[in-house]
Amino acid sequence: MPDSIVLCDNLVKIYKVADLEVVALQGLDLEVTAGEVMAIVGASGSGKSTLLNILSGLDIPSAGSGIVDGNDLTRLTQAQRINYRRHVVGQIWQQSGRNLLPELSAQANVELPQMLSGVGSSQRSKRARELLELVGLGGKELKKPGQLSGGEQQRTAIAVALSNDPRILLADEPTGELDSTTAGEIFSLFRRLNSELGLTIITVTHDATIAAAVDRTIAIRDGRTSTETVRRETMLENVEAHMPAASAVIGLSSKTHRESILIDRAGRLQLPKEAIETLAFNGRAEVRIVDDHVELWPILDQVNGNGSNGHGVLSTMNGQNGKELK
Ligand SMILES: Nc1ncnc2c1ncn2[C@@H]1O[C@H](COP(=O)(O)OP(=O)(O)OP(=O)(O)O)[C@@H](O)[C@H]1O
Repeated sequence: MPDSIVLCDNLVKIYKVADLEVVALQGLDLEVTAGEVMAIVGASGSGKSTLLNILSGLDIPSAGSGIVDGNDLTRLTQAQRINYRRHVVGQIWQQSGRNLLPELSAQANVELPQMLSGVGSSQRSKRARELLELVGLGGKELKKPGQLSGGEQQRTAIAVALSNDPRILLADEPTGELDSTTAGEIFSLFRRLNSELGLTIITVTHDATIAAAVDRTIAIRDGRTSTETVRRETMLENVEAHMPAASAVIGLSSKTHRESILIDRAGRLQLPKEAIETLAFNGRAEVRIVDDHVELWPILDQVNGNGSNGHGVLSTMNGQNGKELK
């Protein structure tokens, strides 16, 4: 993949609680291209926040490797880690109380990370005003978080996260406490920041419709990457149906309908739930190796005689970018 900004290989995170060991990540692989907007989904406890906290430099991997924008996350010194957290990544959380200091105005909140980085007063004040304008909060600089709506608080948090001009924005359930319209507006802001600033955005979300609005979705299961989905037409239709306003601002296009899944070293792959349901795979599949690709066919009962149906084929292609499911 050209110009990858995040490269995690076999990432492991083990938390020790008293005598117990909790394996939060067990060999996770992830590659993110600079300028991508991607979502991480997965059941509660699957390791999403752990991954984000490692990428943000808050947590240190127990094993494996993690390189972000040339920084080796396993080897940063304390001083390098502080510098990394200030200048390479910006982070926002679901709860605005974790993002903003309630006693400070929006302007002062956005100035704070710059102040800690030693930026002079007039320069940081100018940048804070520009950032608040960029996120749509021009005129609300002096409001304190309690005087702003939930969506406005998250916009302020985004401005705070961008204060020191990071290359990557990491967002952990940024819309979890917002209604769907406001959530759509936050994602349209993500899209705008991505296209205007070239910002790479990695967001954890539970919301399937939101996940469909990004370039790529990675599903984590039991601390490992299980499936990977590139934006598809059906998912876009879903967003358009449920969030028409949001999809209009996000500027969704229906051009990409590619889906790729991961194949582990032993050759095991996990089909998307949708494919299993649509093509009625009942626990078994017929595999046909045809020249440069592999076809998977549902095995029907013997009534049809030939053992396969002609309703659709799911094939793994050996294309330019490696194996793809189409
Ligand atoms: N600081 C910690 N100490 C001990 N165990 C932890 C710690 N942080 C996470 N874990 C455990 O690691 C596993 C993964 O947790 P994580 O918070 O990354 O999952 P998640 O996918 O973000 O879940 P959720 O969607 O509920 O936020 C869980 O079993 C969790 O209990």
